[in-house]
Amino acid sequence: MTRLSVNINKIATIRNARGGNNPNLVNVALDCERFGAQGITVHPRPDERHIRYQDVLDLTGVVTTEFNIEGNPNERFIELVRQVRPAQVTLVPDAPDAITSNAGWDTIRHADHLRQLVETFKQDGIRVSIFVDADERMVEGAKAVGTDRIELYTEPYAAHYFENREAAIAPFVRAAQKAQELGLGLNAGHDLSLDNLQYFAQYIPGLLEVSIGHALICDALYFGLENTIQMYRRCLNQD
Ligand SMILES: CC(=O)[C@@H](O)[C@H](O)COP(=O)(O)O
Ligand SMILES: NCC(=O)COP(=O)(O)O
Repeated sequence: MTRLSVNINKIATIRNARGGNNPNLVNVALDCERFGAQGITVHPRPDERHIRYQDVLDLTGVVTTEFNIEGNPNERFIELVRQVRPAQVTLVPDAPDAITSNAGWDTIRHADHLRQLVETFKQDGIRVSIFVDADERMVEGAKAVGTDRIELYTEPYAAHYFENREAAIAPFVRAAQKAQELGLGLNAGHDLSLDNLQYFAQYIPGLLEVSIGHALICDALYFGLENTIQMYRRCLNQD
């Protein structure tokens, strides 16, 4: 069964807009879990535009489902993750000024760096996931550096879903099959939504977790957070 990890970055965006503490991020994370989220994902970016490093510390020991911290592994990020020791860390190659994540790692070019990071986090007992494009060579490169899982960057799937969903999902099926062949755990995320999630979950083999934030929080403006989380859960459990 594919688990739903709710990314609460955009809750922090709303909170930061007024400089106060409304909505209270910790309370929303706990409510998301109560409403059916099977994980909480945060992505503290260097400019702290939404999730602040302090938020990550505040959520530690409070989140009772899987805590997944995503980000570019600069020194500050590494130190935070080693201090918090979440269930999972997802390594993302974002430039500091990127408006959002826009590519996976080149796991061949950055093999030495990634191998060192994987070793460090696994020594701390943290599961490691590496954010990659749906490219079998990058999946093989991720395996070579010793990661536990990969997370497929699904923006290209979402962008082409309405145009031709069979064609859009094809590279992701191949990448998922490669991950299975190599014994890698499989996560996915970015721009997954109520429109495209069910089809993705239906055809991607071995999908362990999806992390979803932007579309889910937008949907919650219309359907309510509890109802929305249930709607996303239903997209995942169609068997
Ligand atoms: C790695 C990934 O796809 C998500 O963490 C996404 O980058 C969300 O980041 P923003 O909420 O800053 O767009
Ligand atoms: N790893 C993907 C994630 O956490 C959320 O991405 P999005 O749903 O906000 O695009």
